Amino acid sequence: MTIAIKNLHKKFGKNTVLKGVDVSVDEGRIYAILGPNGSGKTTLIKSILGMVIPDKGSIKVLDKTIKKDWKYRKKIDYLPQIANFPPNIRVKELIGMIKDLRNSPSSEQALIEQFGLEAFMDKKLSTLSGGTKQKVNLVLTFMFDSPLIILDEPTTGLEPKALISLKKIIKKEKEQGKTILITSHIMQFVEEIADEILYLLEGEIYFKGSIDTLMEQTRQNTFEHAIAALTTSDSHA
Ligand SMILES: Nc1ncnc2c1ncn2[C@@H]1O[C@H](COP(=O)(O)OP(=O)(O)OP(=O)(O)O)[C@@H](O)[C@H]1O
Repeated sequence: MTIAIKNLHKKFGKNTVLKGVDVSVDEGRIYAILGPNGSGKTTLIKSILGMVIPDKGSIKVLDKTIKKDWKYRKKIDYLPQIANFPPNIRVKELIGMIKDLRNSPSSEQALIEQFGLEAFMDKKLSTLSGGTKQKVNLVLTFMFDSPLIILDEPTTGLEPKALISLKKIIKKEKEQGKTILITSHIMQFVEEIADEILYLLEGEIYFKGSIDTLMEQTRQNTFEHAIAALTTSDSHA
């Protein structure tokens, strides 16, 4: 098991976000973490990354309890929802800086070409469009070779060609045995890429299973409607 989460609780002030999340994630599969806005998807991801400290519960990543050992973080490639880098830095400097910080083997050239970023390497980040910044962030995420990849809204701002490249890259990583967690509000993307859905609602995992199972259980014709039905149905799937 790549990730095992037991009875995870997290509150921000009076706002209880996670109320006993129990979930496990197996190696070599693609999981989509879904749920309404504010349901705690990013909070769950950040708890796995050690960026949010839970109030209660346990998290194991690659068979180790993360509380005792921060070194596990090096085994995760993470694409944040909003990346904040210094605006004056140039793309190639940023890539170099992240390589130095991680101090792990990396291969960025093929990714730079795949996303058509060659002409932007000497540009300052502040001059890039939103979509181009996202492509740079994707290069920073995929240039390392970690067993676990976590992508928070990876499709944000991407044009169709880049979206196709992203899907290809994710599928290739899966073929290499990587475990991938993704949050996305784009159901067509999720339907194409995910092996399994983890649906967060009211602080718990309300549904875990394949897209086919979800469609059967909700008796809906499309995946988008099945997801929407989960939020409004009153019986636990
Ligand atoms: N650092 C924080 N301090 C206070 N409240 C927070 C913090 N981080 C998250 N929250 C709150 O926790 C709740 C869950 O937020 P989270 O970002 O995890 O949701 P999400 O499911 O990822 O949402 P979205 O789909 O909108 O991206 C929200 O009500 C949010 O306001």
